[in-house]
Amino acid sequence: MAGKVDLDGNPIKPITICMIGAGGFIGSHLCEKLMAETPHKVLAVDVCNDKIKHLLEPASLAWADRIQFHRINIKNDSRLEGLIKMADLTINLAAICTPADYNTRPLDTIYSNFIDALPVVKYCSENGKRLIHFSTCEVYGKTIGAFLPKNSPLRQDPTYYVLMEDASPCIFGPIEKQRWSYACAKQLIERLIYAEGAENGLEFTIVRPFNWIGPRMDFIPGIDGPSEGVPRVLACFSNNLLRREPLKLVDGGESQRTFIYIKDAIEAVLLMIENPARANGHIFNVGNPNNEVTVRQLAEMMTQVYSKVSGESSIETPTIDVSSKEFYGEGYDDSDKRIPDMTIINKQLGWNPKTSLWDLLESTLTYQHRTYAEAIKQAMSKTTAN
Ligand SMILES: NC(=O)c1ccc[n+]([C@@H]2O[C@H](COP(=O)([O-])OP(=O)(O)OC[C@H]3O[C@@H](n4cnc5c(N)ncnc54)[C@H](O)[C@@H]3O)[C@@H](O)[C@H]2O)c1
Ligand SMILES: O=c1ccn([C@@H]2O[C@H](COP(=O)(O)OP(=O)(O)O[C@H]3OC[C@@H](O)[C@H](O)[C@H]3O)[C@@H](O)[C@H]2O)c(=O)[nH]1
Repeated sequence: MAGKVDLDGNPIKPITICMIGAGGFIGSHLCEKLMAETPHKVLAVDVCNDKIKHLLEPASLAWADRIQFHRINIKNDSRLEGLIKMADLTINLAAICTPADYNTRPLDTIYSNFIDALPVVKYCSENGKRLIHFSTCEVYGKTIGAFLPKNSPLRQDPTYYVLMEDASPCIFGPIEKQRWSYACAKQLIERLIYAEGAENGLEFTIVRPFNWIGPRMDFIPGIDGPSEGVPRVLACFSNNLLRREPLKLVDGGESQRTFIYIKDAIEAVLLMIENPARANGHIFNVGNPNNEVTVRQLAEMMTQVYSKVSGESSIETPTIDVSSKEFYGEGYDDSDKRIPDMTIINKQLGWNPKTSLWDLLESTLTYQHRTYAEAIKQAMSKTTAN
């Protein structure tokens, strides 16, 4: 660790980071990286710490004096400003960010992604502290290409679908499609942060993650989360595979996504943390444009990979189609395609993703099998006995 330099050859000084939402999927991987590979201190803020317990206990851990957990709900806790003042940098990850909530709990979604983030921006701005704020690729909404006729050759032209931070428009559906409550709240907080930078000199970086996936993402319904809960697609499909039931393809699984391995993405965040001069004032897409699949192809690949890592053959009907209304309820809508343009992050931070979709699914599904297969077996045998 000693003598580590930034991208411009300057020594990296140890800093204190106030990480809000540190107990979540991304937060847990970022804390792990910061503890194992850097000298920085983390004030970890969250309402729960299950996913970072292994970093907090026992007290004999090598980094024990560099991480502190603060159980705080940022909606209503006056300790937040003090923690932001103690830190050099604040990273805000806290959010409701599962699509099943956007149309069924739109008020909670808007409050979480806009109103609750406001004091964080304000405290950073007033106290002259740097902010890295987590937004989303959903701010792009739908592609321009989605509005072209189905057989238009222009649909194959990247101008109509590649998503660029400084050029692409944000295209959402009508208000009654409440799916867009999340994207719209994220867009407005981005605009507010950008304006704080322009008018009051706030030093900020905005991150737009494109479907980061890996171990510890969300929960497996009925095991470490509510039985009726609907997590994001990786956990939904993992749950189906573990229970040997068909994977559900919403509206035929035609939507396209690019998936990136969480460990590749965390490398990009660390570069932002340690290279403020290159990261401040920028909005960064963080994704893997080479890992594009339709949701149907994702389901097929996960089925194949799971068979390999579990040693179990796949079931006779591996997928079934369901309507979005049946799966998510009224007001759902979808992004058609998400390819990140990588020019800005490449130029500023020299970062590129490395891991192929097959490889990242292999390590992630190995983790899912090891972590959950036994618990699912027990839960299922209990249900059959009753
Ligand atoms: N994972 C992805 O691919 C992805 C994609 C786009 C955007 N993002 C954004 O990245 C951020 C982190 O996402 P994640 O995947 O780690 O989600 P996550 O749900 O695993 O983590 C969010 C964490 O924030 C905490 N939190 C929420 N509200 C809080 C509050 N009021 N007070 C304190 N803690 C609170 C939650 O308890 C949770 O631990 C979010 O802002 C999300 O919108 C993630
Ligand atoms: O069981 C399932 C779950 C999901 N899906 C589909 O799979 C696709 C991906 O779904 P995800 O749950 O991962 O969520 P999305 O990619 O739509 O949005 C995510 O993107 C970026 C972040 O801001 C959020 O974490 C989330 O909004 C969608 O088209 C969805 O309809 C299924 O077909 N079956």
